[in-house]
Amino acid sequence: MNVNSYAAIRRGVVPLLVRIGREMTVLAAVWLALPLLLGALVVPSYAAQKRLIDLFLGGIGGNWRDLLVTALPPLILFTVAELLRVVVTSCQRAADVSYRSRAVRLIRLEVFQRAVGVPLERMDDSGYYDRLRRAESVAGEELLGVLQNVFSLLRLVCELCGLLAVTAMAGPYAALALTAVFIVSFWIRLESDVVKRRLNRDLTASGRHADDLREAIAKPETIRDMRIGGSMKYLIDRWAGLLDHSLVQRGNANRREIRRGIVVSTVQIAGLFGTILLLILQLKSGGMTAGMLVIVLQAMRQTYHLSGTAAFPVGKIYIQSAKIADLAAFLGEPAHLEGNEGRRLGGTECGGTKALDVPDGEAEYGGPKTLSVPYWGAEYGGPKALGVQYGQAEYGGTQTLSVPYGAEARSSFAGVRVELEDVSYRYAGADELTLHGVSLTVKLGETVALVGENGAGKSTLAKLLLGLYQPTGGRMTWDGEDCGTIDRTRFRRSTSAVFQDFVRFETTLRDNVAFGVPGETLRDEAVCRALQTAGAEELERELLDAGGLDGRVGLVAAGGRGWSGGQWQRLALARAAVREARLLVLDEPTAALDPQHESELYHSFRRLASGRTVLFVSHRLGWARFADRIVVLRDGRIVEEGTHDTLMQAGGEYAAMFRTQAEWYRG
Ligand SMILES: Nc1ncnc2c1ncn2[C@@H]1O[C@H](COP(=O)(O)OP(=O)(O)OP(=O)(O)O)[C@@H](O)[C@H]1O
Repeated sequence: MNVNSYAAIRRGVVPLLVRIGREMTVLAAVWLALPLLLGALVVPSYAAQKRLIDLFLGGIGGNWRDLLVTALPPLILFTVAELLRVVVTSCQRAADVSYRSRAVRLIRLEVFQRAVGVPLERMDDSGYYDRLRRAESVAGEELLGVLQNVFSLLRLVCELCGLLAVTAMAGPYAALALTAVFIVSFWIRLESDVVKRRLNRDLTASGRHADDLREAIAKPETIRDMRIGGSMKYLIDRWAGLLDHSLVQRGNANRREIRRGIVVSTVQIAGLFGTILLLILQLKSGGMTAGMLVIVLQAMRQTYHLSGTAAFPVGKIYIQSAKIADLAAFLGEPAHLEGNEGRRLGGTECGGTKALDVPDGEAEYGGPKTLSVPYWGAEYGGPKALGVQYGQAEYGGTQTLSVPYGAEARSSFAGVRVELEDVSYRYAGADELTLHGVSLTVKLGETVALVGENGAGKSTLAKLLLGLYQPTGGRMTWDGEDCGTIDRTRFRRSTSAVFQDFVRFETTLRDNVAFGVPGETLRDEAVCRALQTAGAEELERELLDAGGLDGRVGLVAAGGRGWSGGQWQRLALARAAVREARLLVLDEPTAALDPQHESELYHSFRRLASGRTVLFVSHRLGWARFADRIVVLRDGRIVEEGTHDTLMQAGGEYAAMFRTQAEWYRG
C-alpha cells in the first residue's frame, strides 16, 4: 500500500465522481441515498428482532389481546423493515446500473468531444495522442468497474454504520471493540488483496508469453522448423521456466494469504470473545437482555463478514486509481478546442436547421422565406446562385424550401480562390520547418496537382489548405478573407477531402456516404448520385440482395460483406462527393486502385472536380498531366510551377520525375 495510490484516488476517483454528480444530479443523489436508506433500515430490523426475542424469552402470558398488543408492533416493524430492504435493494440495483452506464456515456462523450474538437496539430503531439487513447480506453470498462466498486463500498459502509448503531445499543465498549476489530481485519485483508492483484498484474505479461509459446509449440510448422534446428527442447524449457516462475510466485502469495488469514481470524475471535464476556457480565448484572445479546452477536458476525467483503472493492479501486487519475487529469486539462467545434456533441449542429445558401437578405426579416429551386438545383460546372444539392427538388419540378432569416450567403460548387502568402509550418516538437515561405494562388475552380518526392511536404500543405493545420508563419486567405478569422463550421462545410488512409466505416452503404454530411437526411437519389459521381454505383447493385443502400458493408457487421481496397476507396470518394464543398483535396486518392479502375476513376474525378477548386496530391504523374497547373514541392519549398507541357519543356525536376516514371512503365 503506498501513498501514491491514495493520492491517485483523491486526484482521480473523487473529482470524477464530483464531475458526474454535477451533470446527473438527480440520479447521483438517488445512487447515494439508496445505500444510506438500506443502512438505516438495519437498525429497526435488529431492534424489532431484539424486542421479539426478549418477548419470547420472558414468556408470553396473559390473553390473546395482550399478546397482540405486545408482539404485533415489533413483528410489523420487522416485516416492514425487511420488505423495505428488499424493495430498496432492487431499486438500488436498477439505479446503480443506470447511473454507471450514464456516467460512462457522459465521460466517454467528453473524451470524444475533445478528440473531435481539438486542432489536428495537438494530435500530432504523440504525448497528447497517447493520453487521449488512454483516456478513451479507461473511460469504458475500467471506469464502469471503478464505479461499481465505489457503489459496493458505499453499500457496505452504510450497512456497517447500521450494524455499529445496533451494537452501540449494548453500550459504547461493544461498538468500540467492533470498530477496532473491523479496522484491523479489513486492513490486513486489504493488504493481501492488493498484493494479490499486483502479483496478477505483474504475471500477466509472462503468462501471455507462456501462452504464446504453448500455442506455438503445438503447431505442426513449429515442430517441423524446430526439429530441423533441434531447438524444440529449448522452447519447451522456456515455457516450463515461465510457468515455474509464476507457480512459485503464486505459491508464495498463497502462503502469505493463509498466514494473514490466520491473523485476521485470531483478531476476530479475540474481539468476539472479549465482547461476549463483557456482554455476559452485563447480562448477569441485569444491564442487558438476552435479546440484546443475540442481536449484538449477530451484528458482530455480520460485521466480520463485511470486513472481508469490503477489502475487495477497496482493493480494486486502489489498483485502478492511477488510471482513473490519468483520465481525470486529461479531462481537467484545458480543452484547447478549435473555434466553434468545441460545441457539445449532439448539440444544435447535428440535425439542426441546415443553413441554406441564399444571398444575404433573401429571407425576410424575422421569418423564413420559401424559395423555389429547380430540379438539378445546382448544375455541373459553374457558379450557382443557390447552394442546393443535386436532386433536392423532385424530378421534373421545383421544390419549395424554407430558408431561415440570416442564412449564410454563399454559393456552393462555385469553387474558391485560395491564396497562400509566405506560409511556413512547423510540427509541434519538430526542430525544423516542414514548409518554408510557400506562396501560391489557387484560382476559382482551378485544379492544381501537387507533386514532389516523399517527405517534400505535400500532405502538410494539403492539410493547411483544409484548415486542419494553422500556418505557423505567413497568411492564408479564402476569397481574400483571412482563414484565421473564418468561422470554423463554415470553413469545414466548404471543404471536402479524400486521404490515402481513408476510413472504412463498417456499417451500411448509405451511412458510408451520409457520414460526409452528418446531421442531414439524405434521400436515396442523393446517395446514388454521390456513388455515381465516385464511379461506385456497382456497389449498390452488388448489395441488391442484402438491402441495397441499407446493406451492410464490411466483415465486422453480421451479414456484412468485405470490399476490396479499391471499392472502399470509391466509397470514400462518394463520401467526399456528397458534400457541397468549394475546395476539394485529394491526397493520393487512387493509391488502392488497379490500373483499370484508376483510369475509370479519372472520369469520376472530373465529375467530382467540376466547378470546385481542387488540389490533388499524387505520385502518379500521369494524373498530374490533366491538372490545370502542376506545383512541384521539394523540402517544403515550391521549386516549379506550370502546365505539364511547360514543365516538360523546361526540363526541370518535374520533367525528370515524369521521364523516370515513364521509363519505369516502359522498361
Ligand atoms: N506529425 C508530424 N510531426 C513531425 N513531423 C512530421 C509529422 N508529419 C509529417 N512530418 C514531417 O513533415 C515532412 C513532410 O511530410 P508530408 O507527409 O507532408 O510529406 P509528403 O510530401 O506528403 O510525403 P509522402 O509523399 O511520403 O506522402 C516529413 O519530413 C515528415 O517526416
